[in-house]
Amino acid sequence: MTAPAVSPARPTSQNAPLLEVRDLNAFYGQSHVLHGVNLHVRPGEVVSLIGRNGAGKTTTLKSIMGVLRSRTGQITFDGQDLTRLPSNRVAARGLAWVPEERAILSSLTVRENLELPPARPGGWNLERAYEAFPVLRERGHHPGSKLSGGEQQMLAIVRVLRSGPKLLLLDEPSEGLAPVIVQRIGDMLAELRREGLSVILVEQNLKFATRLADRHYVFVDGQVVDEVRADEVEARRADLLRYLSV
Ligand SMILES: Nc1ncnc2c1ncn2[C@@H]1O[C@H](COP(=O)(O)OP(=O)(O)OP(=O)(O)O)[C@@H](O)[C@H]1O
Repeated sequence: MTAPAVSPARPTSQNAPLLEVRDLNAFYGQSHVLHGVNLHVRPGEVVSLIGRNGAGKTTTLKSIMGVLRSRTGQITFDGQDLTRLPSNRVAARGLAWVPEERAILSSLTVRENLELPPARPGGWNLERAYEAFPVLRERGHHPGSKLSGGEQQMLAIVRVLRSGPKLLLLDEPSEGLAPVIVQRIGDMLAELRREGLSVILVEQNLKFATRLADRHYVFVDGQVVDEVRADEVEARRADLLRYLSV
C-alpha cells in the first residue's frame, strides 16, 4: 500500500504544541529511513504512532530523544530547539523514553533500580511507585533479571517518572504481555493522562492505543500517511486495521 504523506493540521496559537517535529529525515549510515515526518503533541495529549514493523516509529522516538543524531529537520520542545542537543540534555529538558527493550538494570534489585535515578521536583517518589504497582514493593529485593516481562515494563515506566518528565515516550509497552498486565499498565497510563502528562505511544496493539490516545499518526515506509482522531476511530477502524495488517 502506498499513500501520500500528509501534513497534519498545524496547531493554533491557543493550543501551542509541547513538541513539534517538522520535516524529520533520519538515516542509519547510507540507509534513509524517515522521509519528512511531521507531527506534534499538545500539552496533556496522548498521541500514538502506529504502523507495521519497520515503518519508522522507533526511529522517530530515537530521533526526538537525540539518540539517533543522523537526522535533519526540526524538533522543538516547549519552544526550544532540541535538534542539536545530545540525548542527556534532551532528557534534562523533560523528555523521558522507555525503549522497547525496557532498559532496566538487570543486576540491580527493583528497589535499587528505582532509587538510582535521582527524584526531581514533580517526579515520583518510591511510595507513589509502590502505590501504582504494589508488585514492585513485593519484589523490592529481586534482581531486575528475575522479573516477569510485565513487572519489567512497570519498573521501566516508573523509573523514568522519577525525573518528573513533561513528555513520556513509550515504545510498545504492551508487547508480549498478558492481557491482565496490559490492562494494568493501560490503567496507569490513563491516570497519568488525567494528571496532564503528555505521551507518545508507539503501539501495534490497536485496542491498547485506541483506549488511550487522543490522536493516531499512521506510519508507512518512514512517512506519516494518515492522522486519525479518537472520535474518528470507530468510523475508520477498517483503515487502521489495514495499515497494521501484514
Ligand atoms: N540500527 C539500525 N541500522 C540500520 N537500519 C535500521 C536500524 N534500526 C532500524 N533500522 C531500519 O529502519 C527502518 C525503520 O525501523 P524502526 O525500528 O524505526 O521501525 P518501527 O516502525 O519502530 O518497527 P519495529 O516495531 O519493528 O521496531 C526499518 O527498515 C529498519 O530495518
